[in-house]
Formats: sequence, C-alpha cells, structure tokens
Amino acid sequence: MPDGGPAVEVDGLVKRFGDVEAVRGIEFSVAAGEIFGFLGPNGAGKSTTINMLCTLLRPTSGRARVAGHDVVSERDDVRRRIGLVFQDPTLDGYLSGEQNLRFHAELYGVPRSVTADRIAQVLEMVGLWDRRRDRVQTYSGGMKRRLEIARGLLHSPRVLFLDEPTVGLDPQTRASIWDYIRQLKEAEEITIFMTTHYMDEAEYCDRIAIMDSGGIVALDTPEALKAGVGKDRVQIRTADDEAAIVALKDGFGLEATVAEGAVTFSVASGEAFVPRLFAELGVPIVSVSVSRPSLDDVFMSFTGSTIRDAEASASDWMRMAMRGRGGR
Ligand SMILES: Nc1ncnc2c1ncn2[C@@H]1O[C@H](COP(=O)(O)OP(=O)(O)OP(=O)(O)O)[C@@H](O)[C@H]1O
Repeated sequence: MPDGGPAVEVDGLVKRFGDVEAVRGIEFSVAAGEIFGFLGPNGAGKSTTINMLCTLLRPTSGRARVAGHDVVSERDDVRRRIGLVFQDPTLDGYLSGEQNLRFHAELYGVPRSVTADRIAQVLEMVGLWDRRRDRVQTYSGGMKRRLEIARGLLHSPRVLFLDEPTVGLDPQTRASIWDYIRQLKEAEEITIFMTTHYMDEAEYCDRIAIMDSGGIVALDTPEALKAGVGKDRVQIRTADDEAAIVALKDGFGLEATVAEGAVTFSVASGEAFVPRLFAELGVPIVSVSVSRPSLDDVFMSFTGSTIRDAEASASDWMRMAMRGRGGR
C-alpha cells in the first residue's frame, strides 16, 4: 500500500444481479489502521460489497482499490494483501490446527524460512499454541473461529476482512475474540474491515457505515452517530401508565409508548427535563431512568427499524417466500 494511502477506497461501486441492484453506487474510504464496521439489516448489500472488495465478485460498475490496488485490474495484488475470515468455516477438521496453517502458508506462498515462526506467532496470538497438534474437529466453535482468524493473518495481510466474526458464539468467547482483534490492531498495524449484527460490538469500531437497501445511509464514529440522534431515552415507572402517556402528549407534546415495562419516550437533554416532569406530569412517578442514545437508536433513526426487528422481518419474509414456493 502506498505510504499514507487509504486501505480501502470505493467510488461509485454498483452490483446488479439481474433486476436486483444489490449495491447502488456507494462511496467511502477506510484509513490504514482503522477498525471499520459495516452494519445493516439482512439483504442490505454488505456481503455483496465485501465480496467485491475481496475480488470474489466483479463489480457491475464503479471502482474499488484495496491496499492500493484495483480489485478488477490488479486482482492478484489485492488477493496477496488481504486476509479473509468468512462465516462458513473452511478449516479441514481432520488436520491439526498447525497443519491447517501450514497448508494455508503454502497456498499463499509464505517463504519457507519464515513459516514456522509465523505459525507460532499467530497461534500464540489467538491462544491456540497448546492445542496446535490436536485435530480441528476436537476444537470448540470459538477455538475454530480463532484458528480462522490466525489463518487469515498468516501471510501478514494489510487488510483483514471479517464477516460476522463472532456470530453464534457465546458472550465470553465473543469478548475474547474482540480482545484478539484489538491486540491485532496494535501488533500488526493492520486494517480491519468487518460486518456485524451486534450493536455492542459495533461500539468497538473506529468508524461504522450503516448500509440499507444497497446504499450507505450513515458513516461516522460511533460517538458522532449517537450524538447525531440528539435525543436521550427516558423511561418512567408510574402508578398509571395510560394516564402518564396521555399527560406526556397533552402537557409536553411527547409521544410515549410502553417498552420493557416502563413508559418510554425520547427528549433532548433528558436529565434537565426530569425535574419538569416531576413537577408537571400530574401522575405519580415511581422511578425514572435517562439513557444516552445507543447505536440501536442510531440504526433505528436511519433504517426505521431496530436491527433485531430488521432481522425478524427478513426471516418472516424468507418463511413466506418458502411457503410461496411450496416449501412449507
Ligand atoms: N448471487 C446473487 N444472485 C442474486 N441476488 C443476489 C445474489 N447475492 C445477493 N443477492 C441479492 O442482493 C441483495 C443484497 O444481498 P447481500 O447478501 O449483499 O446482503 P447482506 O447485507 O450481506 O445481508 P446478510 O446480512 O443477510 O448477509 C439481496 O437482495 C440479495 O437477495
């Protein structure tokens, strides 16, 4: 990558599948050394974008450069400089962890003289050195994912693409994978481009792009995105929720609903609003909590649904589509 150049540069990138425009002319760049997160509901176009950046899919139009090289005209240069960790595991279960890595090193032309050291280094980094001689089929889900990350790093890529690196793992394993990702950023000066469905994980990214219906609808740091929502979430427990909802509407012009067992609404400067609420609501308040906007609120404000609702409706749609095809 030319010194100081962006790790990923995308300009007017489009991908069409027949009538479906999966990616509609997106534009962004990722600086070297960033952890960049891609968020969006199912079908938003995230995988299609990543696949184009990884040279696995040819763009319909537009341009993308990864690690300083064009993904179409300099495909092999891009491939040598990227690491991939995708959702579908591609490890060989009959081989040991170490053998899997050795095989990959040969495939990528890692010089023989450095292979052993490099394998030891990445296995140590993901905490699998002690299990290196065991067959991969005896590994837990989390260990397999860690081995995949080690493999993605073996040839010292400049950009590591991670597609849902922690999906399906328990919270503890997710947390440890994130520890590795952060260590990695420190140790290898690598750029990390990832997709996730977990909002708490998106918080760890330096910047986030939210994708919806083939376009990028927001792109900024998690803090700036949250600040952009501009409103705090207030939840009150009251003696009479129905009366409180009416009083909020009539007295303050606020739309409230019951969520998580509490009357919930959004207001600018929530903490400053609370004294007024106690003084003027006219319905006894039992307790109150004020929270800053979360990335969920950001996602909601740009896509009109929570990421969980978006997933639920996508799976409902899939079910309906299956029924429509007689796949009941
Ligand atoms: N090979 C393909 N042929 C036809 N349509 C496709 C193909 N791949 C993706 N699509 C369509 O392109 C759109 C974007 O899909 P994509 O997989 O990129 O979304 P996504 O954001 O990665 O979703 P998910 O979170 O489910 O992986 C969808 O409408 C999808 O049906």
